[in-house]
Amino acid sequence: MEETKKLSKINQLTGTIEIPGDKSISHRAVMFGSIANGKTEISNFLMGADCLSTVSCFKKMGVAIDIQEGHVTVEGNGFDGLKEPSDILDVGNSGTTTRLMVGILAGAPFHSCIIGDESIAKRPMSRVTNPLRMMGAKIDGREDGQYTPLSVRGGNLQAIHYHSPVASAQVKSAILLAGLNTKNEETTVTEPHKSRDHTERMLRAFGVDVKEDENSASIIGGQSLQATNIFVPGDISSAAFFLVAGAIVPNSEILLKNVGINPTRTGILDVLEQMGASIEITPKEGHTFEPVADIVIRTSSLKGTTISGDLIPKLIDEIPVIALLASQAEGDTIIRDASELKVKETNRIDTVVGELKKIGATIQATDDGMIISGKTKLTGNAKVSSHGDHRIGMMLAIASCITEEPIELESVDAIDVSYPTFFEHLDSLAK
Ligand SMILES: O=C(O)C1=C[C@@H](OP(=O)(O)O)[C@@H](O)[C@H](O)C1
Ligand SMILES: C=C(OP(=O)(O)O)C(=O)O
Repeated sequence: MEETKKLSKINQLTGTIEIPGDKSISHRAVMFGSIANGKTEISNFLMGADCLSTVSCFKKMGVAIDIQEGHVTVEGNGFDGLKEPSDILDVGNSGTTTRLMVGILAGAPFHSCIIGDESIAKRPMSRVTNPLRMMGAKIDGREDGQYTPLSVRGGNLQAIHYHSPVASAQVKSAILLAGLNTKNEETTVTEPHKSRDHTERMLRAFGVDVKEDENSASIIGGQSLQATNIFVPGDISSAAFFLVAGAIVPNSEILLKNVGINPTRTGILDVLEQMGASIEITPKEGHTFEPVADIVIRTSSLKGTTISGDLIPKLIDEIPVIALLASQAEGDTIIRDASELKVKETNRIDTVVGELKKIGATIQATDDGMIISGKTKLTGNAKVSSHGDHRIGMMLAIASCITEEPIELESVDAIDVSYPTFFEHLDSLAK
C-alpha cells in the first residue's frame, strides 16, 4: 500500500543516532558469503528492502541464509554450490542486486531469469550485459538485453580489459565478479573516475587478490573465496539526510555514530566543508577493511559551491539532499557532470527539481545536473511525492523540517528500501 504522511516543521534537532548498516556493503557481504567456502557472519546488516531482495535471490539459488534482526549467517559452498533457481529471481527495486548478481550468474553453468519492479525495468542493463557478453556469457533481455526481464545462461568466460564509459561501481563489480570465473587470466576494468571500491576491499577480506590502480581494478580468474566475518559500518548515504538536517534546522546538534568514511564515498563531507558547515569527524580505531567515524553536525551558515568531475561518484546518491542543502546556502550551487542521476530509481534531476520547486526552492535543471540559488524560505503547503524513490522521499521529509507550512508526502513507504528506521530516528531527534 502506498502511504501518504503529513509532515510539519521541527524547531530543533538534538541527540545521537546510530546510522544503520551500509547498503552497498550489506549486499556484497551476502553475495560474497554465498559464493565463499564456509560460514560468513555479518553484523549490523541493513534490513532494508533492497538488501532483503539480495538475500531472497541467493536463497533461491540454494544458499542457506539465516537472518536475526541485523545479524546474518550465510553458509557458502563455494561458487559451485550455487544451484539453478527453479523460480524467477526478483530484485525488487535494487539496481545493485541486479547488476552485481548478473556478474555472478554470468559464470554460473545454469539458466536464471531476473525481474524487478517498474523502476528497475527502466534502468539500463546494457552497461553490464554488453561487457559480460564480450566475456562469453549468454544473456538476453528486453530490447536485446538492454532492460529487465533478463535471462542468463552462464558458463566458461574469457577475461577482458574493459574501459567503462561510466564511472559505476555496479559495472566494475559485475565484471570483476565474472572475472573470477575465467581460467587464470587477468580481467581489468578502467573507469573515467574512481567509483566506490567496496567490492575490491571486501574481496580481499574473503582472501582474493585484487589490484587497484588510480581508476582501474584487476583480478586473476580461478581464485576462490574463504568465508569471513563482516561488520557493516553505518551508511554515509543514510547519514547524509541527518547531516543536512543538522546543518539547516535551527539550534541543532546531532551526533551520528559509526558512519562509514571510505574515501570513495565521502563527497558529502567535502561538500559540507566547502559550504562552511560546522562539522566534526572523529575516526574510530579497530575497523578492518572499511574506515568508520563518529560525526557531529551543528546548525550552520552556508555558502553555495560547485560540485563536478571526480567528486560526483563520491556523492552520487546524496545529490537529492545536497540540492535541499544548497537551497539554504547563500548564492548559487552548481552541480555538473551528474547525468547518471537520470538513470537511478527515478530521473533524479527531474524529480529533485520538480518536487523542490513545489515547496518554493529556486532550482533549475540542466543537461547534466542542476543549479540551485539560495538562501530561500521553503513554503510547504503542498502535496509532494517520493515518486517511489527512497532518496527523494527522505530528502522531502528533511525539507519538511524547515517548511513554513506542513507538506503531504506521498509514497512515503519507498523509504524502506534503504532506511526502514528513518522516521524513528527523525522523531527521536526532534525537540
Ligand atoms: O555499487 C553500489 O553498491 C552502488 C553504486 C552506485 O551506482 P552506480 O554503480 O550505478 O554508479 C550507487 O548509486 C548505488 O546506490 C550503489
Ligand atoms: C541508486 C541507488 O541504488 P541501486 O542502484 O542499488 O538501486 C540508491 O540507493 O540511491
